[in-house]
Amino acid sequence: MELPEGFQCEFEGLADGLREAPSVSVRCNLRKRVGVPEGAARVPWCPSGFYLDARVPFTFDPALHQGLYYVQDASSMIYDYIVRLMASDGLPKSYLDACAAPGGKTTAAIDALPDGSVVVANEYVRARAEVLRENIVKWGYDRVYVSCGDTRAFRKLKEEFDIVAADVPCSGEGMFRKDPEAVAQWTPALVAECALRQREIVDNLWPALRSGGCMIYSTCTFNRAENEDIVRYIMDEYGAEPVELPVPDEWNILRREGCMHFLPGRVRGEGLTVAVLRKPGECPVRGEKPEKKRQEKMLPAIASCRKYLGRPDEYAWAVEDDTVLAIPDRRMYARLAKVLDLRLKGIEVATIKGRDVIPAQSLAMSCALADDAFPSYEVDYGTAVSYLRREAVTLVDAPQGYVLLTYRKRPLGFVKNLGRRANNLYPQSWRILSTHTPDMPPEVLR
Ligand SMILES: C[S@@+](CC[C@H](N)C(=O)[O-])C[C@H]1O[C@@H](n2cnc3c(N)ncnc32)[C@H](O)[C@@H]1O
Repeated sequence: MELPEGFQCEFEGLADGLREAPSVSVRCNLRKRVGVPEGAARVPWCPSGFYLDARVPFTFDPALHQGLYYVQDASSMIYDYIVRLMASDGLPKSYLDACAAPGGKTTAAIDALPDGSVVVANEYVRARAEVLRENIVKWGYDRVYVSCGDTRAFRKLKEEFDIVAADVPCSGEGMFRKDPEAVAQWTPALVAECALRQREIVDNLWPALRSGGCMIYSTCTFNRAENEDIVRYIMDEYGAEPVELPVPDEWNILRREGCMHFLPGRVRGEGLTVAVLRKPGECPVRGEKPEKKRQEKMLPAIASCRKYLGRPDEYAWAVEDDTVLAIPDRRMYARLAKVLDLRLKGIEVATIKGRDVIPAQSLAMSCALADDAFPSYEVDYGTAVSYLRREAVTLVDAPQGYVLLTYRKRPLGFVKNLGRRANNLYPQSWRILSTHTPDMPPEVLR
């Protein structure tokens, strides 16, 4: 790989590291109680992350579509470590990931946050917000909002979040060895342009961070202008205090002026730079009155859907655009709905079509789905892949009506069983497009 003209390696050995082959790693879904396979080489800073010997055709692994693991570069898994440290008091947190698509760092944070935490995952680019939504739904945590829009909107959500993650768009030097486009697009002018945008994003997000709370700032680039200089800017402009995290020497992470650098060649992962900054002041005691139990309009569709969730009283229930929603944290929802374009509000439980209440894929994927809410039917590998392609499936000796298909005893999605055939309810836009089916599943989790 040729490095771009004008690119200066600021770190010894980095140019050689960028010529090495990238590693392949995945992170297990802890909220779905998935463990790392025995004998796998673990990512040092993330107990649920492990390395694979080579890339596999992940698309053909039902476990990926069931949200049981996420394919993620090992360096990015440091979010698990950072968020875990910040949430070590065990109290639920409000967490904003402002540049979230496709969702790798959001899903890592979700697993590291205490139960009851509320997460807002925002993405600026529309098409990417759809992918983010899909990945968040598959991950199955019930207390996530997905929004799409400019970070300016967060200026209006003053002091709302305990933790704000800004994994900002950058010049992508850390992607050079994985993505030839990153090499082709890199210029010194791009670095300057990104640095300006990064300041703007930080300016937009800082008001939304609660006093005493922390911002995680990260880029997948190495240069000072987009890292140390931005960290210095946040300290000078907002009086932020850099937080030095305890990091064992053997992780080989390089520290420089408030930033932690993951450098290919030194660590087994891609290029990433990350800093944590604390907003001065104490967290104000929230003067909130305890949430009053409101009398919700108990529409028949809501009444029939409540039993699908293990703890239905934890949500505000609503019907919007014929979708039955179980919305987490009513107070937060009221604030978010005023300023954000929300694409996901907790769990989409079902859609109403005439007199039919059709269970949604978001319900199938949710960790909050009640056991025995639906009759289930175990399918083999070939049928699971057909289902994920949205082909018709045939069930033998299954009850008529809505049935939850499972693969290896984990939810895959719903069908409506009509007897001779079953209507496939898998979302059209999520379907696997390839017509090829390997004989065997790629065994990532075994
Ligand atoms: C580094 S990527 C985020 C990766 C993500 N956090 C993950 O780990 O999966 C940065 C994201 O910022 C988005 N973005 C682009 N322009 C932006 C802007 N002006 N403001 C905020 N985000 C922007 C990009 O579309 C991209 O999804």
